[in-house]
Amino acid sequence: MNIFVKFLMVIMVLFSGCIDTNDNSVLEVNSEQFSDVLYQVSTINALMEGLYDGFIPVSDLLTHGDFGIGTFDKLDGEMVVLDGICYQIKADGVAYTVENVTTPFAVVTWFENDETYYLNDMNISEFESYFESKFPSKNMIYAVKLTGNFSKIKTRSVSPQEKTYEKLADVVKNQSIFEFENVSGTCVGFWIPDFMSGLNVPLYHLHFITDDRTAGGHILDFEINSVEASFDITPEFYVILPTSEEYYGMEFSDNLENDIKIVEKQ
Ligand SMILES: CC(=O)[C@@H](C)O
Repeated sequence: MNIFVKFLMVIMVLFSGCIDTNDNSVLEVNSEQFSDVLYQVSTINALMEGLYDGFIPVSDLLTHGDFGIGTFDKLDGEMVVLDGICYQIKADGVAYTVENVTTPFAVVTWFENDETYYLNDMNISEFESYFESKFPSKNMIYAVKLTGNFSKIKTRSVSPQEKTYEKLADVVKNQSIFEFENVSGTCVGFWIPDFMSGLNVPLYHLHFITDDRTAGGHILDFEINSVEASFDITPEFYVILPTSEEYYGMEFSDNLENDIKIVEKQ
């Protein structure tokens, strides 16, 4: 083997030795930093207008996250996804585990604690402003989880609707209300920046399920006794829009932002 070839081989060995092709620390940091995707089915404005026909199976939804909220085909109850299990809290107030149903609107992610706070003796308004003050930015999406004991929680659920569907602001006028006292469980949901209004519910949108996974609903009010509150910074957003004729032809109303406030807190 001539001297030149040997020289090239030595150079190649030396050069390859200083690049650790297994060094994927940069990729790890990037993938770790941006592994959080908010996966969303449809939009809140479409739901507000009465687009209640499910089109994504819950079994598919659960491949995109282990944590989240939503509703079900025909608006049949409130959804909580926690630890990879989907619960349907129906208008009878009972939580059922489900997979072989579809959803018209849902929001899930793989929940990873970024920051955790231990909170005592707070009402919902005090919690909302305190927790917002801990967010690194108001321009970001956060998954929000509260686990612990609540002196009071007020939730709602809704009954399955028949066509011609009423708008959500009208449906909730007949919602079922559930009042819990001294209850332990988990609040599951999100904090969405204002500029995403229309796509999703701006600011907080939280659902609840009891520790024994038998009851819960869409949170209207609560008083914290003692909880562990965590948020997950979620910088990526993926939405799958309906392809139905109803959605294609939908003309969205102008006053939906006000209606969303009514629906979320009524
Ligand atoms: C998706 C929701 O939270 C409504 C149905 O309460």
